[in-house]
Amino acid sequence: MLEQRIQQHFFDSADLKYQAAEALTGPIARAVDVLATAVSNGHKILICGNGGSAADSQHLAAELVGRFERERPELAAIALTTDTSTLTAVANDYGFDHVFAKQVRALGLPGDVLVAFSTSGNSSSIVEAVRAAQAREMSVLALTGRTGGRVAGLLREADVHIAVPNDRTARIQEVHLLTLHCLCDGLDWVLMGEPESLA
Ligand SMILES: O=C(CO)[C@@H](O)[C@H](O)[C@H](O)[C@H](O)COP(=O)(O)O
Ligand SMILES: [Zn+2]
Repeated sequence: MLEQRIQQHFFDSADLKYQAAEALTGPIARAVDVLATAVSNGHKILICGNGGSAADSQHLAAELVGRFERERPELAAIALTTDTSTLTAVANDYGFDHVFAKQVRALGLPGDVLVAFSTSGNSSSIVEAVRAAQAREMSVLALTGRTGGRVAGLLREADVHIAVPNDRTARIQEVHLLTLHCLCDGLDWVLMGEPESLA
């Protein structure tokens, strides 16, 4: 029955969020620390992902450049998913695997952060972006699912892996959305302190 399927989505999503709270609190707190250190030292945040994760990349950039829930100074964040001229030129001339990596090499500087969303961890465009960021001496925050796939194998000590413990792309993306809001809230808290209404 359709109604049952719909309810099951809500229950499965809610169950996973409870499980993920346990597994992801530590890595998300580390990711906030990496982001706060970078922006406090004048560095910027580059963000990439494919499909639904491209939307997540833009969502995060919007809340860092604009605002999340509180007023604060603008933070330097760029989604690498939005410039169709660059994306089509690079995909056409070099292949889709390079669409983010070339932008990372063009814009990334040591101390900047790459936030990479990939539910499988196996998308070549994301793997190449992570390699490019590491070659630029940037930190990498990888938001994946499952085991983290090929991306997990590339991460170093200073990088952060937020791996949602589930196999289903949609469920993983739902936790990625919650995670990006935790990152925004955590950054606001670290940079600005307790909100007045809660102080
Ligand atoms: O949003 C969805 C599925 O919910 C799709 O658009 C999905 O993002 C695309 O299939 C992506 O290409 C998947 O890539 P990845 O997460 O494995 O890196
Ligand atoms: Zn989707």
